[in-house]
Amino acid sequence: MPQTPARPSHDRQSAHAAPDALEYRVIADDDHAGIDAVSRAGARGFLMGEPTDAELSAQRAAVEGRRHIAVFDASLLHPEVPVATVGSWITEMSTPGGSVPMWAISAVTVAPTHRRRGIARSMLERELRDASDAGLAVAGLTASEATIYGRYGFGIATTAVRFTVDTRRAGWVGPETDGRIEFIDREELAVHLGEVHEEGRWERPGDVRGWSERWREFAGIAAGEEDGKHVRGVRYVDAEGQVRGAMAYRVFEPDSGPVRLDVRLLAAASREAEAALWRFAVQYDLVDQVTADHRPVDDPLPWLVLDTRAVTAESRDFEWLRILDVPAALSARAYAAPVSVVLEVDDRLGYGSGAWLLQVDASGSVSVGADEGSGEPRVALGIVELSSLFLGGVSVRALADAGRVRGSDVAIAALANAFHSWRAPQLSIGY
Ligand SMILES: CC(=O)SCCNC(=O)CCNC(=O)[C@H](O)C(C)(C)COP(=O)(O)OP(=O)(O)OC[C@H]1O[C@@H](n2cnc3c(N)ncnc32)[C@H](O)[C@@H]1OP(=O)(O)O
Repeated sequence: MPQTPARPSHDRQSAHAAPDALEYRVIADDDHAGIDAVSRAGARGFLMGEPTDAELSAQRAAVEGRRHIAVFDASLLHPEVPVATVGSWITEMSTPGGSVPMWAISAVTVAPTHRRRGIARSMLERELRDASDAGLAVAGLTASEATIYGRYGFGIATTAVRFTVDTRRAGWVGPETDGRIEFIDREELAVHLGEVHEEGRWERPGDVRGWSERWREFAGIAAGEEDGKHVRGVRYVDAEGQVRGAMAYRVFEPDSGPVRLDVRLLAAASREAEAALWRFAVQYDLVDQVTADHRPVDDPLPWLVLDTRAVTAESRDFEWLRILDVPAALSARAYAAPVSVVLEVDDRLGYGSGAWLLQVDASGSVSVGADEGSGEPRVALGIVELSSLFLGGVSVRALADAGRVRGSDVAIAALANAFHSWRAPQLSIGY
């Protein structure tokens, strides 16, 4: 039997009102009820349950200093609950040989009742406009789906590798280290993860500053962490007594099947610390399998063990970047080789469009500006592709073979040599 509609038809029509009938509001930092409403809408958007008071309070602390935009629909039964959210803040991201201020975008949600009517587009285009007006050269995000953000000019800039190690066959050929590993409690773990991350993140392009609540989540002591007591933590102290590494992990012992140790976060500020923590994990008694996610593509792990086939790796896009100011972004990194090339950039939203002369001399000095008929070799590409290449982890050659970067072989090779980063980019924490 057909169901009687729960609401009159004019309500259904109003649910399809145009985006400009909605109210876009910046929620002030001290508007606790507003921030909580954003958190509630965010939790709903990301398929989570209704947050508890403790979780809301922790979330307020976590997002302090960020900008929140919420979209309201006055025609609803609960007009105080946003139908869409987006958060943003300025952070600093490491680049090959440098760093760049970045407009980080997060918590993009649109209620299922209001999807596919252009709300996300209007929020994202506003974020990019505001970032550009604020003088930011790059915006970044981590994406829930890989098909959403290319249309706004974002390209994949870091790849996250998920390792699974069969510990029974792995063995060890890595270095002996002269520091020590010791257990720490979870409060100490949160502090050490933050400190070691901050020290170590400059080693690789792509990483960003963390925040206290993020470390507490990894350490299992964030509000709402039901299984937090199972999280364990260790730190690596080097021969000089300096803490150079910290690792949060959890062991699962199912009724049947392999006993598994999941590395929640391995933070290291030296290669000895990294190797020692890997060894600790893969040689853990009674554990059959170790997993670790968000590792870089050049992680030493497969080379630390005797049997490389004990390690399987799956990779996935992680950090997406969007260059807004081509000269400022390209000047904020070092290059691996001299190059003189004109980048003809196509940007549908206009920010990066133009012909840009990039010159890097033998001393590494960089100059980027509008090309004024230099006659240097030309390479044509979209802003998505340039943003993907920015951190030096995506192959220029692969993009050229895919028809997404166009130019002579000589120009492509010169660009590839210059852009390559000797450490693969890594974003170790989602944001
Ligand atoms: C950085 C982050 O926060 S990532 C998290 C993103 N959020 C989520 O995944 C939570 C669940 N999903 C949602 O909340 C929403 O579906 C969103 C935010 C992904 C999209 O919101 P909507 O308001 O429906 O998007 P909107 O109507 O503005 O669509 C804009 C464009 O994106 C496309 N699009 C929207 N959602 C998706 C999707 N999930 N996959 C692919 N394309 C999409 C639309 O087709 C449209 O394309 P077009 O303009 O080129 O024709």
